[in-house]
Amino acid sequence: MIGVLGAGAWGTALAQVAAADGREVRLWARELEVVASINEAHENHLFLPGVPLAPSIRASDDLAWVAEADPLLVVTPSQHMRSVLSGLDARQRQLILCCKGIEAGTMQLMHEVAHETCPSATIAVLSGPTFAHEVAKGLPTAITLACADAGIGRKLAALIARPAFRPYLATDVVGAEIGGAVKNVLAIACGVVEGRGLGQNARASMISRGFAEMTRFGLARGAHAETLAGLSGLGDLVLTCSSTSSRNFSLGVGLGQGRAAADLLADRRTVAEGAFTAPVLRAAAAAAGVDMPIAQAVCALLEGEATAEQMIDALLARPLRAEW
Ligand SMILES: NC(=O)c1ccc[n+]([C@@H]2O[C@H](COP(=O)([O-])OP(=O)(O)OC[C@H]3O[C@@H](n4cnc5c(N)ncnc54)[C@H](O)[C@@H]3O)[C@@H](O)[C@H]2O)c1
Ligand SMILES: O=P(O)(O)OC[C@H](O)CO
Repeated sequence: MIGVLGAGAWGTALAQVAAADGREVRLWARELEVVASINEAHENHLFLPGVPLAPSIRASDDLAWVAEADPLLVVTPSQHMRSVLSGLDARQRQLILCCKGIEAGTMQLMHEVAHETCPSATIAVLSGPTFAHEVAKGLPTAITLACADAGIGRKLAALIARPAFRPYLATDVVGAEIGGAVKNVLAIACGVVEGRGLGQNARASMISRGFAEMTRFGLARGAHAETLAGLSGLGDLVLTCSSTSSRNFSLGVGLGQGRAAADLLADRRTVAEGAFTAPVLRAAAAAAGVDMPIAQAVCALLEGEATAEQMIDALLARPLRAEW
């Protein structure tokens, strides 16, 4: 039996993947309306409308009941993962972390937060170019499954692999997490390019120079270059920087059109992780002595320290330098 903690779009899509072979899946939802919607209508009206869900997915707001399952896919927003995992009992279990971010305050990656809250758990990370609505419809998707213990990684990959859902193995947990967290911030920058109508050349440049930043930061934190160039890094960067299906890219489009971050973020029920990661990333990059001008510029824009026009002008005015 597989458990899923978090019934947003991605948790629901992953529950659907896990249930594709008729397996029982327990899904923890925070909202009672989501529990009712999934159990009664076999649909998540709030976070993944229009996708019929397998009847073997059963939802509950009872964390302990869902946590009887093993492994547990952890699919909360990054900033709430600690509080949700803190509610688990101390038994030994396998956690597959699926959220993409860095914790504010501690500057910890998700596996570091999970190690603190669930010291006896085995930890893996699942991350890659995966829009939830496509995965839920069964469209072909490849993803990185990273686990420091390659043997456990292989077993988990076999458990969640489906004909159209293909995990690739890695042991570099840090690299898989940094790719997923940093790409969200860079997607906001690409959205700004779109929102200001700056063209495809500018967007491709933003992706390439953003990837250089992701690589510099990742290497400084111990990630492997190959992981950053893989599905969870470059792959997800390209996806998220190219489509209004991305919440982060769409947030950037709004910012590029001159709207204020506070207005764009107010009252939204879905999560644009890049808005929370940007300030932590700026601080973490400074602490690691890594130059991340695009991430810094996104942060300045979100915090109202610069307009979108000033952000782009400042990036274009940087001194000429070697590409690598
Ligand atoms: N949506 C995608 O396509 C996708 C794909 C891959 C990874 N992710 C990642 O998955 C994670 C979850 O995103 P999502 O898209 O499933 O969510 P979502 O935006 O669809 O829904 C928001 C989620 O946040 C939860 N939430 C709100 N306040 C909370 C709190 N105080 N404590 C715990 N949970 C709270 C809600 O219950 C809901 O599950 C994020 O880190 C995201 O980056 C999303
Ligand atoms: O909608 P976004 O920007 O959170 O992106 C969703 C996924 O992370 C894409 O892989």
